[in-house]
Amino acid sequence: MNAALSAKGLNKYFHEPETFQVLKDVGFEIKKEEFVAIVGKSGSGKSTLLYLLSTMDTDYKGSITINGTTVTGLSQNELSRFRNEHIGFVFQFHYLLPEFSVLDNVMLPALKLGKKSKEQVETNAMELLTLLDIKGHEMKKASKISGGQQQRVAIARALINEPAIIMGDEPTGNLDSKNTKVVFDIFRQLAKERGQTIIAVTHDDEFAANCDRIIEMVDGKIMT
Ligand SMILES: Nc1ncnc2c1ncn2[C@@H]1O[C@H](COP(=O)(O)OP(=O)(O)OP(=O)(O)O)[C@@H](O)[C@H]1O
Repeated sequence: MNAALSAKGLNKYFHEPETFQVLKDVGFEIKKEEFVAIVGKSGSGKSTLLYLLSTMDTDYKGSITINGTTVTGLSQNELSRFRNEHIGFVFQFHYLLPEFSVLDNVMLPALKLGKKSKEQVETNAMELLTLLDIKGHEMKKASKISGGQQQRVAIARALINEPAIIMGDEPTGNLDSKNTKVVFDIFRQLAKERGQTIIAVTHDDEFAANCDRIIEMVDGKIMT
């Protein structure tokens, strides 16, 4: 089994203000360690697709298998645990807890999962902060570091449970070109050295062009 993620026959409708089909028979496979960009015009369905793939939206037809587990049909509790263990999220706006320290923000998902001792989690968090070049800022409040640093903290937080897949919705959308390159290089390194699979929705053509593969959406369909 080589696929990190497999989507089959995904169809999704929105019913407000009137019924329309936002995803039309979307299917593809993403291999382990692949770094994939999802691109397409505004309104083509990229974020909707990512919500399905990330198991946050369960209202669709079709099936999604991640790391050998078919997540379609799992209960909300099962999905919540699955997400915490297998998927790391990086968004355009990082959603760090501003009043908490950088270190606490990174440690939280692992403490929630409860698989490792607090000491072990702290050691792992510090390793990630070192990898992402934020060491020295760990005791600062998350609101007191720069935007590029905050995005790197968000990546550290996404990595703390060693997810097999990292999903990003415009992960560099809020960054200047220098920090975009930093984040891109981190993703590239994670795929190559840690065997993690990266799926990122992006409007950044250069970012997409440097990924292993581009999945293009047009009007709710995948272009092949
Ligand atoms: N909750 C919702 N209810 C109804 N329609 C929605 C809802 N969410 C999104 N849509 C519509 O579905 C279509 C696809 O939206 P989506 O956010 O997936 O596009 P996108 O490709 O990510 O766009 P962008 O690049 O602008 O973020 C759009 O026409 C949007 O207006």
